[in-house]
Amino acid sequence: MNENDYAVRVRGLVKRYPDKVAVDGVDLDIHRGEVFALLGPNGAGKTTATEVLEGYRRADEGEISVLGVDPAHGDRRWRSRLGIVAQSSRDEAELSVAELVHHFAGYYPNPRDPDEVIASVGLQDKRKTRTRKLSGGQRRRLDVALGVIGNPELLFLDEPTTGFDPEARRQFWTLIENLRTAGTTILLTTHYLDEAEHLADRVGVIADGRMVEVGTPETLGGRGARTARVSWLDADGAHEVRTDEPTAEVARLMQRFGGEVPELQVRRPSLEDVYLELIGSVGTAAEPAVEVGAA
Ligand SMILES: Nc1ncnc2c1ncn2[C@@H]1O[C@H](COP(=O)(O)OP(=O)(O)OP(=O)(O)O)[C@@H](O)[C@H]1O
Repeated sequence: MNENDYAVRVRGLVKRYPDKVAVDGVDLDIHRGEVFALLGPNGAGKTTATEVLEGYRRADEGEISVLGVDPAHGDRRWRSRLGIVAQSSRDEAELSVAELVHHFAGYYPNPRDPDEVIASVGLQDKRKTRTRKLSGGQRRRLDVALGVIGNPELLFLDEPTTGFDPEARRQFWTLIENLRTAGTTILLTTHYLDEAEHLADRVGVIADGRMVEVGTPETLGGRGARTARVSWLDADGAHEVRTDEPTAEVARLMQRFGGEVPELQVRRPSLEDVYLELIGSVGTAAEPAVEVGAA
């Protein structure tokens, strides 16, 4: 890969606040066209790191390149290539949705069609509604619309679906998939593990200012290679075994039951199990193997 294959390259990023090292030596590569999800508990340093990449905060240490530019020296043209959906929204309460989106389109050299963008976030019925009358979830959708209106090469989404109902979240996922198909690079921070799993090519787990691990949602924390749990029901009740050969276990059960195995399930650790383990929480898939009931 050469430098142009990366939307973001970070080496040794440190950001200190007066009483806190918020980001403590983070390395990060995001490839062009990739959806990268940053996961981590409250206060881990995700927003601070993102704000440095966006050029809103200066790093204390580190080498940072965003679309080939050091954000500390990013000019207006560079900024117009970014889309930003921050955690707190802007306040232009007296404008309607359509007015605001059209207004923002005017800031960019190559904007997307405002009406298409409004429809893509599911706000077409609210085009004429003043923004102060939107619900929290609708306001958040408007934030997303304003983040993508400039047709960004790199889109930052900081907890974009907080407050969305399940249908709106699905609709948002489709929007992100379409942007990805169109070649947009996306850095997403989220607390929803299912969202990261659904959308991200790779995830990075950050805790206490440090990058703990980077991997695909399928393989993070050795997830793909982990022991599976096979569970079923028989006359004695529920049973579960942990095994590295779940297929053989299922074949054995099928033979024993002469066909259909009641309540059969095969599970591997979820992304949430692995995530909680990585950030040092308790009660995860790493518990010692236990056989619940004999087969
Ligand atoms: N402006 C600030 N001044 C001082 N300390 C700050 C400031 N902003 C953040 N911090 C501290 O830096 C640390 C990292 O905060 P940050 O907002 O980057 O975390 P986060 O991972 O985005 O958290 P969340 O998931 O809650 O959004 C926290 O301890 C926070 O209290």
